[in-house]
Amino acid sequence: MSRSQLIEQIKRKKTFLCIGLDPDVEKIPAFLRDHADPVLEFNKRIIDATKDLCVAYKPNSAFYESRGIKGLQSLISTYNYLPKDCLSIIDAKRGDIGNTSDQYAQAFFNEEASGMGFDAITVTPYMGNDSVTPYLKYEGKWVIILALTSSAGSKDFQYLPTEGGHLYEAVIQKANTWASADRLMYVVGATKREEFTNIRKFAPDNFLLVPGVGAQGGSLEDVCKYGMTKDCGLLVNSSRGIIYASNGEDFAEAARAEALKLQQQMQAELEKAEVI
Ligand SMILES: O=c1ccn([C@@H]2O[C@H](COP(=O)(O)O)[C@@H](O)[C@H]2O)c(=O)[nH]1
Repeated sequence: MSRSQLIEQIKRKKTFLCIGLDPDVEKIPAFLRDHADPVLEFNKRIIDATKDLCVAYKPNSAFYESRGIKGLQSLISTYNYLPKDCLSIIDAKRGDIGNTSDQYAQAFFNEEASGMGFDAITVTPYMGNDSVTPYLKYEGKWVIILALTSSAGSKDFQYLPTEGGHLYEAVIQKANTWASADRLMYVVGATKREEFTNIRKFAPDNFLLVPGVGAQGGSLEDVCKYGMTKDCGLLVNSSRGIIYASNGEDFAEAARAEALKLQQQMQAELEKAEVI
């Protein structure tokens, strides 16, 4: 999905919600456990209940890889079930030397080879240019670079002082030389609200993937106040706050209700900023 198509979907659906598909088998409702693939069944019902309220889905690969071959099958089947009008993001946070990154890129972008052709992947910038460019060889695919994460541990490295700033700012400045805002997004945690104005100085046009609202306590209002652009420029993710809204038979309706609350707040923010 291109940048203009993404913006079109945001305006059409009046939302910039990304739903995180992080299915922990210990937490999914017990009544689904008789299905051949309970995780897939869980994801399908969440997707069916929310697809008009979001513009992106983000399976986190850890929740699938942890289950070995069965998890990989759930991930491929979930990928195949994702609606075509939503951006598909694999949250894999990969980063390695060039020839290894080539293999990761093939795993998540080359549908013919692996069964998965996600639109976007999260990548760690720590190993630099040659670890990121293999993903950019895939025309039309997005690379989402970890810039300032929502985690408390972001202080350990991301705020280290550099000449004239902090490491996370240097990451954005350097990565901007690798690709344009049509191909590059940055992860910025919703818990870092005081940094959004500053980040917009370095990344005025890039979409920001923003995890950390809901379960991690970040404020959607603040993210919009300091981070929204004329094209919206935000994909705000919620995972546990939506998918585990209930663990009963009504889990999909409860997920829809939580997603609807966020969509309505997002619509108000889009109107306030005159994006729509
Ligand atoms: O800085 C980051 C980067 C990625 N994540 C991921 O986003 C979701 C958040 O889940 P919630 O349940 O809404 O807290 C999850 O997949 C994380 O691995 C992040 O939280 N922070």
